[in-house]
Amino acid sequence: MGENGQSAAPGTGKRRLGVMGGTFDPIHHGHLVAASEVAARFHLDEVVFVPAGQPWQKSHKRVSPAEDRYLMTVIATASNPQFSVSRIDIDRGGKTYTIDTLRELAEGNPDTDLFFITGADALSQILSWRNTEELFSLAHFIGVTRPGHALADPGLPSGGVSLVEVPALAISSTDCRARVERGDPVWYLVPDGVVRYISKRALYREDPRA
Ligand SMILES: Nc1ncnc2c1ncn2[C@@H]1O[C@H](COP(=O)(O)OP(=O)(O)OP(=O)(O)O)[C@@H](O)[C@H]1O
Ligand SMILES: O=C(O)c1ccc[n+]([C@@H]2O[C@H](COP(=O)([O-])O)[C@@H](O)[C@H]2O)c1
Repeated sequence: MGENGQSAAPGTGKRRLGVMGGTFDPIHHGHLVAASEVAARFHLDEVVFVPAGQPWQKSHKRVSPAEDRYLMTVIATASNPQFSVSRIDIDRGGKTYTIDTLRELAEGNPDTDLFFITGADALSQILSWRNTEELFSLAHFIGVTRPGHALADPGLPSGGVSLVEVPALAISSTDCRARVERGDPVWYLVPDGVVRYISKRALYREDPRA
């Protein structure tokens, strides 16, 4: 692996699996573009999206049911043969720690290099995550640019992180939820099927009957 974490010769050696963890409440095009760009740049064979079960650092916020977030992630990724979705963080139960995600993925995927994809905001918090020492030994971390956030190595072990510029999409799940609540459109911020799912399930409405 080169100093960027990119392989010198794609198609040789171990399988390369990208891991895109998130709350995905809802999944939006910022997530999808980041995963697609990293997949291309790092010659990944696949990117697995892993919706968090209980995002413990968001416990002060209202988070939609895991099944809704999981189904929106499936809908959003279904058309891309390189993308898949894993239920592991949801089915494990309890608070979600990436150390558990990566241990489980490493165990279930022998002969595979793992690449964990995070936005600049999440990367800046990474030293507050559980068990960081082992975390960085299980995967190569890829921090991607995100409008409004500075992208920097927060102090990972040498060679543990690559910083990558991706097309800038100033989209956040927080803004998508606020838009739905106000009655503003989320078309083209999230995939069409996700717009329809939000409407069908009356997600993000103050009063679901309104
Ligand atoms: N527009 C974006 N561009 C690049 N990366 C992003 C973008 N939006 C989210 N990410 C990254 O995707 C991962 C999952 O994000 P998450 O599901 O928390 O979405 P979010 O938009 O940050 O949600 P919220 O607004 O509710 O905090 C995180 O690593 C985050 O930094
Ligand atoms: O492992 C941890 O302690 C930890 C703390 C906060 C966030 N994470 C993971 O980081 C990813 C993005 O989280 P979030 O909260 O920004 O959606 C998601 O996969 C989370 O499970 C992980």
